[in-house]
Amino acid sequence: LGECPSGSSVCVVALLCDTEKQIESSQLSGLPEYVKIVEVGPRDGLQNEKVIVPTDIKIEFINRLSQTGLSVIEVTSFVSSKWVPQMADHTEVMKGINQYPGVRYPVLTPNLQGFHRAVAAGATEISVFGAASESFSKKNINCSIEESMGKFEEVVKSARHMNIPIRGLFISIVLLALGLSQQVSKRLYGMGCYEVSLGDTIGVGTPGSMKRMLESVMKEIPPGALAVHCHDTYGQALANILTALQMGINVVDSAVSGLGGCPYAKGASGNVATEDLIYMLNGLGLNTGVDLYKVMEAGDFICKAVHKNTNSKVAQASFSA
Ligand SMILES: CC(C)(COP(=O)([O-])OP(=O)([O-])OC[C@H]1O[C@@H](n2cnc3c(N)ncnc32)[C@H](O)[C@@H]1OP(=O)([O-])[O-])[C@@H](O)C(=O)NCCC(=O)NCCSC(=O)C[C@@](C)(O)CC(=O)[O-]
Repeated sequence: LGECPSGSSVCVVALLCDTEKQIESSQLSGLPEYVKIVEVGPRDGLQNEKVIVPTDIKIEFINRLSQTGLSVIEVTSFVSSKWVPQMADHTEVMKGINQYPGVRYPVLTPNLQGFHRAVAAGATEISVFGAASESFSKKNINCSIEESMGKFEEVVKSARHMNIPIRGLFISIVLLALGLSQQVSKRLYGMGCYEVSLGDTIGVGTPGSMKRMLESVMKEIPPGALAVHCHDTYGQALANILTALQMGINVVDSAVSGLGGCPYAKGASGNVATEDLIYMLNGLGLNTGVDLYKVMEAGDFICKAVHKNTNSKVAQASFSA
């Protein structure tokens, strides 16, 4: 609780953060100079919205994001429309966006059917997504972990044959199942995913559990091939990301306005907001190449379109200043 009645401190804080970035970064050790942000708002962000977002709004949203300096934008998922109706327009979205030079547009493909549809729609990068819990795997993609690995192997084989890069998304329900997390991530990396994004899907992790999971996974996968994907259910996402950065990871997934959640993970709230992530990274003097204000504008656009308030603290503070 608590609020400054004058409200004027917001811009001052923003300015201080900018000018003192070098000082702050020198106070924390082990941080990378550059952090790549993978924007997952159009896919992870919108898949959980109750009202179906019109296709033209999605396309406009992605086109706006493409002009912010982001280099990777997860566009949609080629999954069953019966399971995730919000992504039923995957082909129209993929075909409708402007693909800007220097920006990559991965899409989720759980099986060969999804992969072939994605390629036909013009996708040039794909992601497979594996879970570290048998019950969640069944709920999410209707098969066991072992069966899912078989399907991913088929997808990866076809993708590699066509020189299509594959990202592996790892869905964790708690950051505590260390053995399974290590095994599933290792298999995704081993089958040819160039990067494995480690998800704290329901956002229960803390810097302590994040550190333990990363120590375990890094026994099998180098930090340069890992990313983190933190939901903010318990308000720990930025702290968890900072922990990961200090352990040598420099790729972070986030969603503009803190949109998101997995339809099959009960209680999961939104992702860490891209605006809040950029604000922290700017304050640390780390380069992202992304324009915070343009991202806030894209966030404002999609929040108005889906009639909801932003979850980004930075956008809330900036727009109310
Ligand atoms: C995987 C399936 C398709 C299996 O679903 P299934 O029912 O087991 O599939 P099936 O092979 O038995 O086929 C049944 C029907 O689905 C169709 N079908 C089969 N495959 C496809 C496809 N690729 N695209 C479109 N349609 C498909 C197929 O054609 C058939 O159609 P019908 O004959 O009944 O008309 C289903 O379970 C599904 O779509 N699940 C949705 C999973 C999903 O999108 N989850 C959310 C993303 S994961 C996430 O958000 C977490 C993450 C990654 O962000 C990490 C984090 O947050 O931490």
